[in-house]
Amino acid sequence: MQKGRDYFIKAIRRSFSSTPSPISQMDQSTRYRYGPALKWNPMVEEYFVKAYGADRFARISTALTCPSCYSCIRVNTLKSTSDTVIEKLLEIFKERGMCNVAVQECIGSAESLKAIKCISKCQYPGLDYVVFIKGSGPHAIHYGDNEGKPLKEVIVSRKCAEAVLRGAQVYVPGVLACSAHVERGDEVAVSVAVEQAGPDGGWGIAMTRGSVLQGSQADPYYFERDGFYIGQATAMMSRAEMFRVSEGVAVDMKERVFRLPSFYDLLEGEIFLQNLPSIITAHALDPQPGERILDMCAAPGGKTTAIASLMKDKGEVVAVDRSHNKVLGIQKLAAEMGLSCISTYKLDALKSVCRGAEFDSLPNTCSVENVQTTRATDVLSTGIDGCDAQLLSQTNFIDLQLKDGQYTSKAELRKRIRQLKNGPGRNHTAGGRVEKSKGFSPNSFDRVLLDAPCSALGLRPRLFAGEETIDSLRRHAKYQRRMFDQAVQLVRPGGVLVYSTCTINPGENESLVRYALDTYEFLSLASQYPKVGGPGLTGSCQLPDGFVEEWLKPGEENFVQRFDPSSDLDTIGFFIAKFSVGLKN
Ligand SMILES: C[S@@+](CC[C@H](N)C(=O)[O-])C[C@H]1O[C@@H](n2cnc3c(N)ncnc32)[C@H](O)[C@@H]1O
Repeated sequence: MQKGRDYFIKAIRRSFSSTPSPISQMDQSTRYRYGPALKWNPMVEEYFVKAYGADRFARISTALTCPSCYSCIRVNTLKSTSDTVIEKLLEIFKERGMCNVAVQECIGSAESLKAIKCISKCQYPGLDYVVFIKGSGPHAIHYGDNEGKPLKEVIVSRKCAEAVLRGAQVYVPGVLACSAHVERGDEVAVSVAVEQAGPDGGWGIAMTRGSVLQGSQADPYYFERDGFYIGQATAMMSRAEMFRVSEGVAVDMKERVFRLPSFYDLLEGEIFLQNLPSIITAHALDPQPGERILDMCAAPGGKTTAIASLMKDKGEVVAVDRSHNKVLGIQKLAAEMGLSCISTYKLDALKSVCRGAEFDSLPNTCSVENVQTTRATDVLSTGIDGCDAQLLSQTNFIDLQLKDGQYTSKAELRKRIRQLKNGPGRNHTAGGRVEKSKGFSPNSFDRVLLDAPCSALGLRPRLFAGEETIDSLRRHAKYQRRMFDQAVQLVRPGGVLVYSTCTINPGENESLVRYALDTYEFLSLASQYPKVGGPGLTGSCQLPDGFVEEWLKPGEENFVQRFDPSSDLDTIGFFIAKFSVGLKN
């Protein structure tokens, strides 16, 4: 494994060491810029170019590399109101001196109207629990010239950079490389290492964590980082510390290419940072207090908690996910938001339907009837379960017996140990109980949300897209159909099924709707999606005329597009379809 990696690193180095240096003459201001070009798998690129046309796809591709120019938060209406949240946010931004945020410019302003423009409630009726915080960018950053010497630099991982572009800080695990002699308080230019094509045709980061940067062309990713500078920061620790400690802010972003506020640790439980289309999805499901709702692929629980809030925490929201840890995450989020109508289960959504005899013969069947539910509010009092510190010193993990008498696999154990090591951060849970479900009776839900696993190609910012292949896109589409087959059986006649997916790929969204219409009968269908009109993976997927009905006022433009002022594109890239289920055969 290590040998293969070394070969990979050497091959990449070799391929660049002989490259003449076009950048050596380059002016510093053009060297440290943001203007990334998204890398695609060539066949996927060709497919999208056919679907959208070359120009339009180029614009989509560029727009994907930028965050939207606002942050969107959902106010937990059980705990607060939009007005209170707006007031509190203005106060916090002022206190924390978040002067690199567009909002800060407004706070100092005598015109309160200007501030209102920067933090505002969604004006659409029924969505006033959504608050927008305006950001800005892209900004040109002056990195300084360090008196003729090379600038000190830090390279971060792509995932880290994508979060930073949306307002996050750079935490220790995100740092990949750093200049020599960086001390706390030093100014550093922050750039991103994105995956590169390796000699075997795969993609990878050919860089060892902890690499020393010299500020020369021999630095790892010197050429590849051109156009990938995301801002200037102050080091919060020395270089040595960055690679020694396991947590903390490594560098504090002072000047960002995109200025959006960080919501880390802010008004926890009172607000939830969530993309607008996700909020709209819960809104489209239109859950009513007292109903029984299923959220089929629920983690991390953003839509689950939105649904529970819309129901005023009355009724039952059943949230399932196939990942144990992710289910714990949903419980934690629900508890944080004070929602008690959410029950969580670990379940493979492809096995969601449990029928009569089969159902009765299963001793541990989890259903509404006989499940020992794990209510979200229980989890706050649950400690680390089935795993104690002794496990960390074990070297032979095979068939290791846990305290609770269950055996665990090596992989599961490693996962738990990793969890212990990383600590219970916002995205980590401290362990807890998760009930397994064996499925649910047909027709047993008033509404079902299928937020299907997808390519996520609609999500931005995105700095790399090369991992998707035509085959992987096809697999998503097939997988989604199988899930839809399950979902549709669980909705009671007269109930509602909402399917949502975050993609620009018509082969995932339009073709699913085509499949659904060809296979099942529905009373009506409302959809909110970008009409691309191109060939899907399974052929053209235009919906029949008259069948698509917007649930907004007829003729109104695409909802998501309307709330995406940073872009003139209608295709980045969320799709929602709402099916009213009729009487079943
Ligand atoms: C698009 S995310 C869902 C996001 C979530 N609905 C929200 O709004 O917070 C897809 C989720 O589906 C889960 N998933 C993937 N395949 C699954 C399966 N076969 N059964 C259950 N969950 C699955 C993944 O673990 C992932 O958490």
